[in-house]
Amino acid sequence: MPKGEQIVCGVEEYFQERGPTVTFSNLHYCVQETRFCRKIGVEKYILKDVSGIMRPGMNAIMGATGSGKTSLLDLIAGRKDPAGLRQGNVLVDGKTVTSDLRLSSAYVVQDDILMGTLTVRENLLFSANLRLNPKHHSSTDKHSKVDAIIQDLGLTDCANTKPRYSIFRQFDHLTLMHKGEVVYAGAADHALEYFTDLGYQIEAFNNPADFFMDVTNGEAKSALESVTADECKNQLATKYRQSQLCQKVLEELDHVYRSIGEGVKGQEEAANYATSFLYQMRVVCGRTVLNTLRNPQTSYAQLALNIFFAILVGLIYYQMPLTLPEALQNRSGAFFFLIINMVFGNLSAVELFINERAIFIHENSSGYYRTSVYFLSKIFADLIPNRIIPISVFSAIAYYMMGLKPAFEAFLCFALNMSLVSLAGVGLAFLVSASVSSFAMANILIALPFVFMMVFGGYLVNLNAMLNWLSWLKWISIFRYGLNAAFINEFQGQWFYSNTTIIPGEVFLKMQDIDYSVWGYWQNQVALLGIIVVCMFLAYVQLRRINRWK
Ligand SMILES: Nc1ncnc2c1ncn2[C@@H]1O[C@H](COP(=O)(O)OP(=O)(O)OP(=O)(O)O)[C@@H](O)[C@H]1O
Repeated sequence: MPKGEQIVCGVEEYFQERGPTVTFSNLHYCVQETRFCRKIGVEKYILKDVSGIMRPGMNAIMGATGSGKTSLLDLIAGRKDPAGLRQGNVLVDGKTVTSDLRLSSAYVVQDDILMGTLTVRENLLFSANLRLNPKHHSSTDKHSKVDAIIQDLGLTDCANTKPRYSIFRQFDHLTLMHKGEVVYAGAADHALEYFTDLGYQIEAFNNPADFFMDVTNGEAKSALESVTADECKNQLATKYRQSQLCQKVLEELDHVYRSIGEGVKGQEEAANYATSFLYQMRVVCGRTVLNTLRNPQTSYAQLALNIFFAILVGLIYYQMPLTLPEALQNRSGAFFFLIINMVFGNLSAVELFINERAIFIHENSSGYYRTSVYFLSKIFADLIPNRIIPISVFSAIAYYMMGLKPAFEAFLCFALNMSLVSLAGVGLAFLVSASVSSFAMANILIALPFVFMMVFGGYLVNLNAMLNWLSWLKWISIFRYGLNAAFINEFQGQWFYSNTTIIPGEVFLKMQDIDYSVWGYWQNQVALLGIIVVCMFLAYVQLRRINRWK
């Protein structure tokens, strides 16, 4: 991590040369219970008066589960909602954390939030490409940095091994936590002496790391106290605060804060990115394409599904005659089937933003890329292989097998209509996908509007005869616009025969109250386009609104 250019006089000498020093002082962080998406109930302090100094080297934080380790790290890394911070602040080398610093540092969380289809090298290179400014770092430079990191970490062999004593010995500094409070912070090799002075005795052959956990868990009792082990453990934070160790840390912090004055208390600057929009687009789209190529099942399944349904509908309605009454009945049935297939066949789009939600939140809040870049790359990577190509294949097979109007323009209009219907369904699915975090919720939310739209599509219910207060639903029905356009495209300009008469297709359109003028046709396509644009825009807004705080 580079040192800042303007280190305030007096603080400069304080911080060591070989890396940054993190100081945090008087941190009080609280959360509120959330029920039914509303924050209610009393505030619960999960960090209480936490202060410390972490210098370059191996700094370890230990404590029982729920003691506040992750919360402290999240707060230092700027991942916790600032609204919960009641008091205190975090400085790196005596300065507030800026986006520059965020870009040149890394926070590796306990959950696995890497792209599974990419190798370790590719994941690291992706991060390097977006977080290192290409003006200052050449491609070779980035590759050698990635090689160096892989070499340095070399963690593959010990990924599944337990916190051993040999690991503990590598710690320079140890922070022990209990119920959101610090119970020890100081040199790791001094910790044993500290707790022995408090009257705790380590058993023979016991590992110090396990011993410290026993102390904080209340499984070890101090020989100096006449109280229970549980009471001993609850007094640990008070004892630490009264210790010389803590007084020394507070004095050092006081020195740092007095040296830098009030100026540093300014809050975070707006997020900055190391790379331009277009550069980010190139890198993120590149990864998305690679991911699609390495995980092509969804695209293959979507194509296979479309070919299967195209052949099925083609066989059911094979070469429909122009003779009545079957000409009318079969065409109505076929179009209804087609539109349903176009809308429901794209339900898989709801997984788009749910699948990678954790990766997106992590990368976006680390300053890798803009939300718009991620949104556009996902949209293109999904729309082209999973929607546009399968729909074009579907339209060509179904149209010619069914023997619809032979004019080529009519086929093009049909294919356009099918694509718009499908994309409108996909747009709604994207909106739901960007709004919720679970598939179960997404399935419920997407099924409801689809069913309503189908009912108010004009085929299952006569729209003129239904209740007035429900009739507005027809204006947002993807089914109605799609069906109307399909009917106009097929019936206009065609003649249908019965035993005795020849009837122009326009008569049927009039009977169904469908406006078959030029605008009458195109208004359906414009409305579908409108639904697509509105849904996509709202999906983007929802993506921006995702809560990035932990
Ligand atoms: N956003 C939040 N909302 C409500 N409670 C929270 C939130 N974040 C943390 N907590 C609570 O704060 C306490 C400390 O949690 P934290 O995850 O920091 O502990 P931890 O020591 O890292 O635990 P573990 O070892 O299991 O990861 C827990 O009781 C946890 O439930």
